[in-house]
This record gives sequence, structure tokens and C-alpha cells, in this order.
Amino acid sequence: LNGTAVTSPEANDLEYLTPVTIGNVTFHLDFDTGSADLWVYSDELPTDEQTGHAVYATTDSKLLPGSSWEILYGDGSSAGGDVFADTVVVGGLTATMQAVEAAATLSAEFERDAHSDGLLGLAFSTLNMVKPQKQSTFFDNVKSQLDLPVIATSLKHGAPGTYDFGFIDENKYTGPLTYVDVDSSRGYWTFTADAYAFGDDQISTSLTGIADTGTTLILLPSDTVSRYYANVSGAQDSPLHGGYVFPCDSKLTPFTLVVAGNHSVTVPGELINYAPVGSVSNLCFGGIQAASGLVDINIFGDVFLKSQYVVFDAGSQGGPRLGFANQ
Ligand SMILES: O=C(CCCl)NNC1=[NH+]CCN1
Repeated sequence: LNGTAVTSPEANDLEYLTPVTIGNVTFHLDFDTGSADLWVYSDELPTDEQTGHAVYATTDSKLLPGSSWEILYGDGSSAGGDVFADTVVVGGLTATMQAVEAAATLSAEFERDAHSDGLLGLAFSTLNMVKPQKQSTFFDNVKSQLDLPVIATSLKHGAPGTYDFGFIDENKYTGPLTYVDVDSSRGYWTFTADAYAFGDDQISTSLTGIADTGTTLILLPSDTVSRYYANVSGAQDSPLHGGYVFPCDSKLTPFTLVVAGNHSVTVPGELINYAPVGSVSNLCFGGIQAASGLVDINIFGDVFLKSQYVVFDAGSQGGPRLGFANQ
């Protein structure tokens, strides 16, 4: 059995939300290949933090005694609480004894997120934050039902896309799928590009980072980022806006990763114009920004992923790997 779930972008493609049924309640969760915990807003939160969200009724649920979780994400947001076992359905696929992590505390970023009802982690289960015993991700729990141990993402700019589980949909991409090995030793979908380019400016330095649907932007070393925006007239690193901004009518340079020897994965310049900074100024915020001190790894987030059909292959032909094709 395979499955497909439709995922829909919030404003400015800030995050993509996918319907997930837990017990008999449907939650809209942020699928996150950069983490490995499935957590939901719950009745253990202060009432005002529950408002407007689907809420997990822990009083009707099967507690995992003695288990708790606490997670800190690369953007500094965090959440924590206790753990239940429940039936979780995504795109027609069912995990019967899925660890469902009920949020009892949320950081400010989640308190003010009016749309997401939680996250569904799709990184490797070694990254799960439940103590005393790590729990398996939804993907690991349904993997045995799938034709192939793969998740394929089709995230789009300003339009619904899909998460395919167990199969690769040839109708969703053009040209070949180019595969690159993944180093899962830190629990992320980590891969290395042999080189990269800003437009025609080829840089023969390798670039290692994670494919992360849970991060909005592309986050790179600060010297690399300043080199990118040197090509964009009027661009400046603005403390006021928290990163590089430029005139909204700027023509942005494409960002290319060279993978698997000589295959180019290119993010068109248009996708690197992330969003206007506000309603009055004509400044726009860049889709490539510097990785914060919190994460010591480059992050290829949604801005990167939405140019591609991406196959997160957990081992259909040996080790874990990522496949990229234009969509
Ligand atoms: O935490 C990370 C980066 C890991 Cl290096 N990605 N996932 C995520 N979820 C919410 C914000 N960011």
C-alpha cells in the first residue's frame, strides 16, 4: 500500500501544512524532514494557546507512562510535553501504535503560529527526542507497508503540492532523477554538493547541508551569503529586517548545486525573492540567508526544495540517498 497527502503553503510559503488524522480528529501538521518527532497542540497547553488549533484530547488517550519530550529547532523555537500511543492516518496510510507527543509547553514562535497544529518529523528516528526511550517516526512505522522505503516531495511556490509515500510519481517531474548519497549519522538527510554556482559564477568548493522541509529558507555560511548578494544591486544585510533585503524588482541570480559529479540542481532567481518585508517599503527579503549560530550545518529548506521533485530514499537500493528532478 502506498499513500499521497496534499500539502498546502501558508502565506509566503512560510510552512506547508498537511492533514493528519489522529484518533478521530484531523490536525494540520508541518511535515519536517529536519526533525523526527510527531507532536500536536494538546489540552495540556494553557487554554489561550489552544485557541484556533485542533487540540489533542490527552484525557481520552493512551499514555506512554514515564515518557516525555523536549525539542529545540534550528530557528530557536521549542516545545515539550508527554507522550501517547494512538492511530495516525496520513494519505490513506495508517500507523496504529504511533507515538503522539502532546505539547504542554510551546515557545513564542509556536504560540503565535495561528495555523499549524504541530509537526510531523520525517528525519531519521535516531533524532527522536522522547526520553527515556526514543520513538519511531510515522515513516518508520509505515515503511513495511510501502512498495519502496521512500518519501517524495513536491512542494510548490504559492500552490498545493504533495508528499508521496512508497512510490515515485513520474508525472510530477521532468528529466532524470539525479541521486546523491546521504550521511544519516546525525539523523538528518545530509548530503554534499561537489560545487555550487551563483549564476555563471562557478565556485568549486563543496557544500554539505540537510534537505529540510521544516525550514523555510536556504541557510548558508555568512561569507557565502554575502558573496551571493554582492551580485544583487541594492542588496544589504539589514539588522532591522534580520537578514539580506533588496529592491523587490531586483533580478536575482540563480543558485545551483552541482551533485553526483556533473548534475546541476538549480533554484531560479525568482524563488530567491522570498517575500516583501512589509506593505509600505519596496524591499524584499532574501530566500538565501546566513545560518544562525544555533545550527552548525547548512540548510536546504523550502526555497530550495520547491524547485524540485525530491525523493527521500531510506534505502531502496542500499544506503539512504536523495533524488532530485526538475518539476
Ligand atoms: O530544526 C530544523 C533544523 C535542524 Cl538543523 N529543522 N526543522 C524545523 N522545524 C521547525 C523549525 N525548523
